[in-house]
Amino acid sequence: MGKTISEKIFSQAAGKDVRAGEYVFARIDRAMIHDITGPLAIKAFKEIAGEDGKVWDSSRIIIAFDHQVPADSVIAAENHKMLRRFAEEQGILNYDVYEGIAHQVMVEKGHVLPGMVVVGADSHTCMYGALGAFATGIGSTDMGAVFALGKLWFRVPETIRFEINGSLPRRVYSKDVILKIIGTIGADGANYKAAEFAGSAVERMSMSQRFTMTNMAIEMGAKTGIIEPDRETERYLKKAGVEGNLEEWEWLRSDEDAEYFRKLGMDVSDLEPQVAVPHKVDNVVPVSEVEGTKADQVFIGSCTNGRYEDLEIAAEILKGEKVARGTRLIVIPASRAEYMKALREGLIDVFVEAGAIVEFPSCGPCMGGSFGLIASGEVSVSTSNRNFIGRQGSPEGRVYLVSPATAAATAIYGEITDPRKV
Ligand SMILES: CC(C)[C@H](C(=O)O)[C@@H](O)C(=O)O
Ligand code: SF4
Repeated sequence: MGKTISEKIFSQAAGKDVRAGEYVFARIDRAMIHDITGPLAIKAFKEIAGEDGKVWDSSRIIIAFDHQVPADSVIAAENHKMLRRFAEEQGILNYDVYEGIAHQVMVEKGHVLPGMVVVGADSHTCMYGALGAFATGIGSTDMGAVFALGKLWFRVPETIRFEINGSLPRRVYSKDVILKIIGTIGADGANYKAAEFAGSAVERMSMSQRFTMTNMAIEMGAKTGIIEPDRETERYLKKAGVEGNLEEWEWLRSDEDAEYFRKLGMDVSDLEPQVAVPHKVDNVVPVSEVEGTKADQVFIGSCTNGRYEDLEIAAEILKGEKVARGTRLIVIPASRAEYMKALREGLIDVFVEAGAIVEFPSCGPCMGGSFGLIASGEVSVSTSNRNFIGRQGSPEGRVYLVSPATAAATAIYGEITDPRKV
C-alpha cells in the first residue's frame, strides 16, 4: 500500500516509516510567530527554557508583524518592542517589521520548501501546503516548546483528496471553488484531516490561486491544505530565490495506491461565483441568491486574496469606474512585494482613482482588531476567509466572503453584484 504526501513528509520528519493515525515526534523545519501570538509564545518558551534560554535554531524562526501595524495602541507597540528585543537577543534575523502578512512573507521569501514540516502560531499557516509542505497552525504554548526543542508531536492525519477537474468559467476563481467545497462538506467536514487538492483545475491554477485554496482548508477543520509540487511550484520557488529544480529536489507526491480517508470529485466548468453569507464560512450560496444586498464596505486584501493577481483581477473590473456613493472600498496588498508590483503596474492608480483607500500591507480589517471596522447594521463584502459574528467590527455587522472579482463588481454598484455581468 502506498502513502500520501503527508505520510511521506511525516516519515521524513520522524525518521521512521509512519502512517495516518500514528503519533510522531517530528522535526520542525520552520516556525513562525507574529505580533499577536508571538508574545505568548515567548512567555511559554521562557517558562520552559528559562529567562536566558536559547532557541533551538534561530535561522529557522520567522517573526512577522502584520495584525496591528503600524502599532495602533500602546499595547501593540509594547508587543512589537518585545518581539524585536527577543529577535535581537536570540540572533533571529528573519524579523521583518513591515514586510506584510506573515503567511505571504513566508511563501514569497522562500522560507517554505516542499517536504518541510512548518508550524506557525496562526490558524492560516495551512496555506503553505500549496508548496507541497506540511504546514499547520499551532498554539502559542506549543510554539514555546518548538522554540526550545525544534520538535513537536503530531497525530499523522488521514487525507481527504479533492479531485477538482474542468475549466473555470470566466470570472470564477479558486476562491469560488474553495467556498463551494466548504459549503458542501461543512465547517467540520475535514476535521483533523489533510485536505489534498488535485485534478486538472488545480494543475492549471497559478500558485497565487492555489494559496487561496489551501489558506481556507482550516475553515473546514483541516489540519492542513496540501498540493503536490509541480512545474508551477518550481517556477514560483525559483522566483522566490530558491535554487535548484524539480528533478534535483526529488519532491514528494502521493502514491497512486495511497490510502485515503475519502475521495471527493468536483467539476468546476459550470461553477457560479460563490458567497459565504453571515455568520459562518460554510453558509455558501451562489451569488445569484444574494445579488442586490447593499454593501457599506468592500475589503480587498488579506492572506486569502491580497496578492498581485487578486489585485489585478479587481483592477481590471474597476478601471475607469467609480466606487458607488454610500460604499467605501479598502484595498490592502498582502505584502510589500505584492504592493510594489501593483504600484509598478499602475493598479494602485486604478484603485485610488476609483475612490478606494489603499493601505500599506497588513491584516487590516480582516480580523476586526485594527482599523477599517464596520458599525452595527453594516455589511462588509470581503475577500478574506472568515465571516464570524463581530469578525470585522460590530457584532451587529454582517460579513460576506467573496472573490476579488465579486468584491470589485460589488464596489462599483454598492450592492452584491455578479462579476460576470460587468
Ligand atoms: C490572531 C490569530 C491567532 C488568528 C488566527 O490564528 O487565525 C488570526 O490571524 C485570524 O485570522 O483569526
Ligand atoms: S489576513 Fe486575516 S486571516 Fe490572514 S493572518 Fe491576518 S487576520 Fe488572520
